[in-house]
Amino acid sequence: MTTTLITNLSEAFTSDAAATLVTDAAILIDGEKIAWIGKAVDAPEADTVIDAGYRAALPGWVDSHSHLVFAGDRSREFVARMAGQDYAAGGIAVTTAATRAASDYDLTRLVMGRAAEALAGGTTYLETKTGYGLSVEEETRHARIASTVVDQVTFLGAHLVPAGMDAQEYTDLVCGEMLERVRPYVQFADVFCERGAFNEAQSRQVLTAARDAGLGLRVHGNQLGPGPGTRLAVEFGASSVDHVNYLDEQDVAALAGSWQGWDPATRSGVAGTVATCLPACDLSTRQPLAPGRELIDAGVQIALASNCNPGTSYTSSMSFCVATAVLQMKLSIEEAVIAATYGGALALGVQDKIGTLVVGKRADIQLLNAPSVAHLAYRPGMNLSGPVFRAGKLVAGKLPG
Ligand SMILES: N=CN[C@@H](CCC(=O)O)C(=O)O
Ligand SMILES: [Zn+2]
Repeated sequence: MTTTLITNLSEAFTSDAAATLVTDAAILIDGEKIAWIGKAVDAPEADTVIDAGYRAALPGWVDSHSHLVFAGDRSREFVARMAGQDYAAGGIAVTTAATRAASDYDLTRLVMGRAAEALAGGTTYLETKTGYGLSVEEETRHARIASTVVDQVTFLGAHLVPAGMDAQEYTDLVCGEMLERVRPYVQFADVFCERGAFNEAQSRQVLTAARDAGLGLRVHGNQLGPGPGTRLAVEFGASSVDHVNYLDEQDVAALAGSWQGWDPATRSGVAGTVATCLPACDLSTRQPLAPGRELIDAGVQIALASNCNPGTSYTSSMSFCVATAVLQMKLSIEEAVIAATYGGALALGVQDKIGTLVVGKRADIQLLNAPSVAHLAYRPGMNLSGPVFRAGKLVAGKLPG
């Protein structure tokens, strides 16, 4: 196996449980994995040495919530929203029509282009959802295409009831033939449990069918108003509930309760339901920001994700989400980076493999064109993305020098 030493790092933020920051650091990569991390002066010899030019290093972003399988444009809807119109789930139908019309080739290229943008921004592990097909053939096609590009695919047939179909008839289809056909391509299932989308009974039906099919579960919950989504997610032992903008005390207590068997100091025990906050979406829909600070203080593990999609959040910039979480949601820079790396990995169930700069983990490492991770929030909106390594290989950006 060849070894590579990345040295002359101003700092390496590990995202481990102690939020360890190694200054004047170096990282040794052996094949696909991190073999050593510590002070540069103590670094072991390596086959290849990369001088990082006093840049900061951190784990690649783990984006645990996106909707990249789409065609068409909804900028007019966005403009109308900025002029005062409310966001409504019905906009999904506009994207569904455009996406159904796209060929496999075009759709694959669109998804690949978006994944490449995310990678260039430091995202080294990416989940995406179906949900703009809304028929057996289209959902299956979108799941298949997504599975050729991203790391994990979530089935979101329960995104919107298509026009002309009865809600119960469609829910039965999602839970029956559609689930069976997408099953080979997906790891998780999700339901948009919200007014204008799927009600509690229908959401229960979807979660039950998906669980019986052996899929991991997630819920889009409490995005547009109070509702049962978060409590349902906890009840079903879902890996995450995403959005969480409108939580009451009982919702927060339910989420906190789900983490009672978890030891945050050792990051071991029984994982609960991760609350995934989507700050770019909250800004783009002018919803109140998810209460990330309160959730952390209540003992809930949170993730930050982009929710990149054409309706509510057309950005895959995890750096933007981190900056917003720090500047607006009152997270510390360390909490925000952990939520966007380890937190995402936890939501996707891959925290043993990725999300931290720890010996034995996959060498998914991003360098910033800045001397500290604090610059992510200190210089909001600036493109600080430097070289990106995935499984030990340079996959985006240029090496310094
Ligand atoms: N909330 C549901 N689904 C997406 C938006 C979908 C759309 O409007 O196209 C979201 O996560 O925000
Ligand atoms: Zn979403």
